[in-house]
Amino acid sequence: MDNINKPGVPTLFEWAGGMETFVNLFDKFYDKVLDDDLLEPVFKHMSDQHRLHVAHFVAEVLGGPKIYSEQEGSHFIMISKHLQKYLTEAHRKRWMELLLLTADELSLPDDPEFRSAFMAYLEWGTRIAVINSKTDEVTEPTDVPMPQWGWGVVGGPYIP
Ligand code: HEM
Repeated sequence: MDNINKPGVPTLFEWAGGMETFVNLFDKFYDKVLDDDLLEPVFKHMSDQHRLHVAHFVAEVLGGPKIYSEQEGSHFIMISKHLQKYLTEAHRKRWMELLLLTADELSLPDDPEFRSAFMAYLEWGTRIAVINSKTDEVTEPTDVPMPQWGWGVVGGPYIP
């Protein structure tokens, strides 16, 4: 985390609005997922805690508190949840489309810097999920660290 987040610069988590934003985002997002013909069959067996776990996972990656990795799972467990789900590019694209639609509906920050960093993580994470879904074992060690995402090439928050 420290090698990604610079002192005095808000994390992506903070810039987005903190935990309430992520809990709300994934709550509304999974409502849409369950209403979607393509994604509903993929997610119909998810637990009631699924949306909260994903919110905590993404929040932690973006610089938020370590709730997912310390209380709910680990990166290894997250990867293992995707094994043998045989996700397609069509599933991934719809997942992205619905998540970005929800982000707009909830008025997440839409400045170029935030959205570029947020999109970069989502593109990476969803593509990794699709790759992992086509295998039946996790090749990473059980203590593989959580991914960490910062502002990246754009280098900092939007300053008007
Ligand atoms: C950044 C991208 C993603 C992240 C951070 C993520 C995160 C997670 C996490 C944390 C879990 C475990 C939830 C729990 O503990 O209940 C999970 C499970 C799962 N994810 Fe993802 N995921 C991502 C992308 C995707 C995509 C693109 C799909 C499919 C279109 C997908 C399908 C699933 C499925 C099917 C499960 C298991 C659901 C069940 O328990 O029945 N994920 N994901």
